[in-house]
Amino acid sequence: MTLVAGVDSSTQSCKVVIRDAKTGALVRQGRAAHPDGTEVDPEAWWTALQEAIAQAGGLDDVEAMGVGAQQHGMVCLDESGAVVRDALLWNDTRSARAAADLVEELGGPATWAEAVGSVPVASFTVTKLRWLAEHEPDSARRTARVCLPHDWLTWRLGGEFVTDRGDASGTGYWSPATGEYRTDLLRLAFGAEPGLPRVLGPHDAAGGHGSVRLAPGTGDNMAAALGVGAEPGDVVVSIGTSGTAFAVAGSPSADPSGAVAGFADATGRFLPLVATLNAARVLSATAGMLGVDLDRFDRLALEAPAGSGGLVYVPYLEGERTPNLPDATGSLHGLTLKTSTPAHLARAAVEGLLCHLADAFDALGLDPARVLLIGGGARSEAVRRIAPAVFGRPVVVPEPGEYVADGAARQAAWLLGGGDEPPVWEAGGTEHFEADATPEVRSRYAEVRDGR
Ligand SMILES: Nc1ncnc2c1ncn2[C@@H]1O[C@H](COP(=O)(O)OP(=O)(O)O)[C@@H](O)[C@H]1O
Ligand SMILES: O=C(CO)[C@@H](O)[C@H](O)COP(=O)(O)O
Repeated sequence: MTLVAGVDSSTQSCKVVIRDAKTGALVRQGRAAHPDGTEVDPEAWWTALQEAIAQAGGLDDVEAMGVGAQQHGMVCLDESGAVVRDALLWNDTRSARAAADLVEELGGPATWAEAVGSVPVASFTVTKLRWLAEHEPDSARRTARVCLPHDWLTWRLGGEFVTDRGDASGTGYWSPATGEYRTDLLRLAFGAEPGLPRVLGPHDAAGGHGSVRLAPGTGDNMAAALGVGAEPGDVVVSIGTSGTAFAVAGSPSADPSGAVAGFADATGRFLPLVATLNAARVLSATAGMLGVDLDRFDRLALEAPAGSGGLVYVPYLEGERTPNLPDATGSLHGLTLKTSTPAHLARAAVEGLLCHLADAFDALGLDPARVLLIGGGARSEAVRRIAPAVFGRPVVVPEPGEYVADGAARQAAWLLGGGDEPPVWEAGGTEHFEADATPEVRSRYAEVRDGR
């Protein structure tokens, strides 16, 4: 059996899967936690990767590996390759002012969307570089090269300074439409042009780690699309640390409203995507407030009536990115003696999160044949059962798994097998959830969200 490994170096943890390159069957897996926070020493990702690989039984019998990782994070390296400062992650909002300035300086949102497919908000690397130039000029001066989390891990593993189309499309200085860097935008933001990783094609080799051949890797959402086998006609809603709604597309997109990021995918196509800062942690934070575990939280949420008796939870706990409200906070509206129960609060949190994700889904402007629900939050029974009511359409939940790591493993199998398309792997089981639509839950949420 030929084995391939896939990595998901995400916000909260690192996961490694080892799969049969031919069938995709899972052979073994491991995971390790990442530190909390929105700035992280990349060395912590390296340590977690080693731990997750060891837990997955090592790489001695593995032929190829791909690395998927959280998008956008700014990793600055000096002349010697040492990290200049902690990486600023996608969910760090300190560069919100820089984002607004850059949008104005280039001539407005439509100009950015036209240039790089997306209108930069604080998540995008280009805005973090502007922040660095303005606030930490010494670090900026020492920055000889800049890359993303998956690029950095691939470089540490194999020594090649490379990236892929998918992750490059989240920088704000690479155009999915032309497949070229926009170093003029890098210079606009940073006042200099640090070295950038070479952009590989979807199944190009990225060097090797000992005898393990390295695939190009990609951003976690692009890897998830590959891992779950998303096809045109599907919308994937992922409830991880971030919430995302995305679709595979045959042509690049450019949304001047900024809601839809016009990313590239990991197969040579495109991945229009709406991302939120708040997702699965809304559930764990509320469970924490209630002093219950996630299972008990689910049961509580399912005890309360649809609409939570009028209690509305706007889940902007970390500020928000879509809508672009970096300084927003969460709120609860509609507390009465009747709604002041753990069950009402739990249900309101689930409904608030799902309304928020339904807004993201709507922004894509698609009427898909299938809506696939993935990510850690999709393990919640309450989320699975309430999602079709709030979305107003059935949802398909693939069996719980590590779809980002799976996509990275499938990319590694593609590297070994070659060809124009990734290998076809046996699909796992799915569960289908249907429910009567509850449009009144969305309209009440919209009233509170908009302060009406
Ligand atoms: N049964 C569950 N109910 C609610 N949330 C869950 C459940 N299982 C896992 N999670 C949450 O999912 C998140 C991790 O999801 P994951 O997709 O792995 O995120 P990431 O890729 O961003 O690290 C954590 O916040 C965790 O609390
Ligand atoms: O910023 C985005 C997408 O644009 C996020 O989706 C990050 O890629 C983080 O992903 P998770 O750690 O939540 O999986």
